[in-house]
Amino acid sequence: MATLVSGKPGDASIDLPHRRQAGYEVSQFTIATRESRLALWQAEHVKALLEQRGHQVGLLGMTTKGDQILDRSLSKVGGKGLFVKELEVALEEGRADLAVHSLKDVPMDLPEGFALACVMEREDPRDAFVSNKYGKLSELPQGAVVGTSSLRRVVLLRALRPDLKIEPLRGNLDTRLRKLDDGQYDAIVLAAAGLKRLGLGPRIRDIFETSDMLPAAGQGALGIETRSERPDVAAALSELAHQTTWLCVAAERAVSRAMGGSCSMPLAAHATLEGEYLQLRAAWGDPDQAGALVTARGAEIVADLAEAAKLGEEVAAKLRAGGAH
Ligand SMILES: NCc1[nH]cc(CCC(=O)O)c1CC(=O)O
Repeated sequence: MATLVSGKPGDASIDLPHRRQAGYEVSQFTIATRESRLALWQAEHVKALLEQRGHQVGLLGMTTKGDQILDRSLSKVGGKGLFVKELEVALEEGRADLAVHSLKDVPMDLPEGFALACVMEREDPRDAFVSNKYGKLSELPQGAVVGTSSLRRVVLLRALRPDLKIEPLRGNLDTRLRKLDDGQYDAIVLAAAGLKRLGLGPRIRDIFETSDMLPAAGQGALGIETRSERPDVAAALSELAHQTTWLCVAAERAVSRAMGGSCSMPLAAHATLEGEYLQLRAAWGDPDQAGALVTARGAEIVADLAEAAKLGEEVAAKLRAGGAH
């Protein structure tokens, strides 16, 4: 028996009861996912990682309200939480066991009974400049039209280039790129992570330094949500977690939470681990006052998620002291 249970996960010759005895809990999971190309890529990515560990994994694709509402700015119709609600219903009804999200789109506080069970290693957290005519922001002529619907990108772009005409841009990545290709914009700004995941890296003409365009809390990281009463799922997911990313996003999300919790605020928060120190920078811009940016930073040696969140709260307090509201 001992030789059997020490086999590699995924080895079909090992039957499940032996693995359970050895602490090798192998299960069958269903992942609830949106059906955009990016969401499916992310769900397939997690599926493959779980399968490598011997689990059997299926996908449950669904269209969310956020996917259906393409004509209005999301911040006006209820925020990005619209992307996660239907997936949570599937978890609640037991039709799925986990939901994979872009962490940037996950509300700061999950509804009662749900937990963020895993944060995975972050892709490039930066924003990308995409254009068919210009190589970078500084090459854009006076008054050029730039597409984005993110309030954060609007206030940061205004601070860099007050002359630009910023126009709304909604839809999934393919839709946004098509609108650029149709000639509606001189350039658009998108998260580098999404483009790279979909093999669209060649569309990126320039990547903004975080000092110019501070990323959104959680940008580039994947978060996995489960029902809180599913320690079996959490245990299987613990192997996919990336501790440094988790510490960073805990600090970033704490800034957001302390500033009101909505993910459609004109707020940026970005943390990195520099040696022993968790370095956190945040920026807040008044959407009604062109160019008015409040920035704050902090650094601490943190031992756990709670200490990372405390750093986030301190930086949020500095933002507020500087006039952010
Ligand atoms: N709000 C949309 C969204 N949510 C997650 C990503 C992809 C990048 C990521 O994982 O942060 C994007 C696209 C974008 O902002 O350009």
